[in-house]
Amino acid sequence: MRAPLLPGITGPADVRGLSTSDLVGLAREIRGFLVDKVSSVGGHLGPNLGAVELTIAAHRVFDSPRDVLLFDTGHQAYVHKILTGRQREFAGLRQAGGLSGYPSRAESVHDVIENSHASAALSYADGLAKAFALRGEHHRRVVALVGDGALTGGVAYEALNNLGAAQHRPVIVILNDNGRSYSPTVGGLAAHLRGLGDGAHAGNLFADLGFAYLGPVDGHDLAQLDDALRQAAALRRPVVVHCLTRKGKGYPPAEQDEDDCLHTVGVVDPATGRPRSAGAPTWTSVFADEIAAIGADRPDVVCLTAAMTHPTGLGEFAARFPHRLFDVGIAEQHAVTSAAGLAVGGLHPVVAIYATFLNRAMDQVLMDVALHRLPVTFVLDRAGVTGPDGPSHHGMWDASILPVVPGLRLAAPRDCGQLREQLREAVDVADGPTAVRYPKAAVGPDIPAVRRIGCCDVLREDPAARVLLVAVGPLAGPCLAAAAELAAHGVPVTVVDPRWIAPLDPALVKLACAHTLVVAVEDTAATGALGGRLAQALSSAGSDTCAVTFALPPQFLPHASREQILRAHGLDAAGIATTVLKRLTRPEEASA
Ligand SMILES: Cc1ncc(C[n+]2csc(CCOP(=O)(O)OP(=O)(O)O)c2C)c(N)n1
Ligand SMILES: CC(=O)[C@@H](O)[C@H](O)COP(=O)(O)O
Ligand SMILES: [Mg+2]
Repeated sequence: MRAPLLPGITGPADVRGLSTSDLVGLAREIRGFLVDKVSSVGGHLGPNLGAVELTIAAHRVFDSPRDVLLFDTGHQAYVHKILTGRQREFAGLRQAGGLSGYPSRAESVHDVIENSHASAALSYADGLAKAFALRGEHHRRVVALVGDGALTGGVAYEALNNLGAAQHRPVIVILNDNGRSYSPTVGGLAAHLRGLGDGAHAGNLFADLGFAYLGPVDGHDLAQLDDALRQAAALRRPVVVHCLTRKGKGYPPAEQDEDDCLHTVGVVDPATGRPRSAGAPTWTSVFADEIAAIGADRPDVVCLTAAMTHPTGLGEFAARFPHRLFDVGIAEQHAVTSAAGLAVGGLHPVVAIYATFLNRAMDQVLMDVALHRLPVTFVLDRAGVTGPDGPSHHGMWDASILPVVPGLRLAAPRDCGQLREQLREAVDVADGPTAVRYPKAAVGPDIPAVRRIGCCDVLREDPAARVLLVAVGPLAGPCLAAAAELAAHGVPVTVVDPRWIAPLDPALVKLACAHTLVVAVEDTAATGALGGRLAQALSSAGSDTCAVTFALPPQFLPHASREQILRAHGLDAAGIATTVLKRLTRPEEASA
């Protein structure tokens, strides 16, 4: 029985000295390591199992960090981390203070792209190749590992257009073609790749754009990969190495998972790949149920997804109304403007998308939808602090950006009962865009309203209160708990849920004027949040009420659990109560 090789791998050089048979053994050990570690802490399992040999071969042929290895999206960079000296840190994967789930420049000189938004690696490659050329660093090579899903994103084509024309600037594209994003990759590109994979195509998109094309290569055959990558390196021109891989390779629970090949897992039983505990209902599952019901009531409602049908909760809608669900690939910009087309055509499109990924399509929201006052509804899952996926996944920008879009109405439900209600209100709006945002969190109890004024729900009312807490979205619960704590300390507080957070509801401004201190508590970046807009409205109304935003700092927040991050920024009951007390210079100011 041969001694394990993995413990001896402390850097890429250790991989270069191994024989092919040793490498096969190393690949097997890495797969065992991935299943063991990721099943115990959660993370991206299927994608990394599929990228084992690709990553080993890339580190054998190229000399990182002299040569730059770029991982598009970065969710498949665990093997890269294992080979670059970080095996021991996987116990803390995606946890506070632990290893990031994506490349991280703070972790290693071998890491370059930290952004987990897909389809960007080729543009980085274009820029890096130009920089190396201008700096005379002709010995440095640029290698980009790109998935077939990432290649359905528009910015990738912008990069291909530039890279293919630069025959003197060699960039090596390792195309990791496993035929899937989460679900099977869609569109003409997928068909083209399959044709190339079967050798059935006369045409070749990459060759026509100016690339040398090598492939298809068995992406799990180390000898084939070694040979193809060395050929690619020797060509000294842009080249695509088309590698056919299997997502979840070597781990039957992933290989056989029909949903998404265990793309992302929580804590699971390594023997089966199944969750250790039954998941609690989530906001996504409530949306899934309600949008399917809306689909039955409203034949004009259609849904769009950017390669994330199930993660965004459109699975039931897709099953019931297959001709009204459009998966456009990882192509958010196209999704938004295609939705605009659907609206011009007389339908009411619902674009279900993670909040952070809508950032990519802001111009389309502004100019293709809002300028035309089109009835498109954006459903923003993973809004606010998400947690383990780190800074490029926190949905903390939409509530600061969308309020600047003329005519767009933005809702932030406090609980799932309100999610259902506000979603229906949104799809009933026919004269402009709407958006509904909610977190990656388990469902809590519905919070009853004392009364409704305008669009707002008063959740707790004290006639003596001079302090008004404006509880935005799911922070209503912590705000009510904080109000109870403050009342116990002799500070009466009224709590109101604005429900629709943009544009500002006049009833909220009027209620705020009746208080001396207004604190808006928000799960978003403070810049551009509701509190600031409310302060502006109060000032314009000549009110001397003090309105402040209590939200997240406009910073890139590292990964941790959602609860840990919210607590760290004082956005839990204790933190909110403390903030109010600090703002009250004199407690007697707190009551009339
Ligand atoms: C702009 C953007 N949209 C959506 C996602 C969510 N997402 C993460 S990985 C993934 C699928 C990537 O597919 P592919 O590039 O083929 O890589 P694979 O997982 O198959 O290795 C998606 C849609 C993202 N990271 N970025
Ligand atoms: C890499 C990527 O963008 C997705 O895989 C993301 O990690 C999924 O996030 P959730 O686990 O919140 O669905
Ligand atoms: Mg893929």
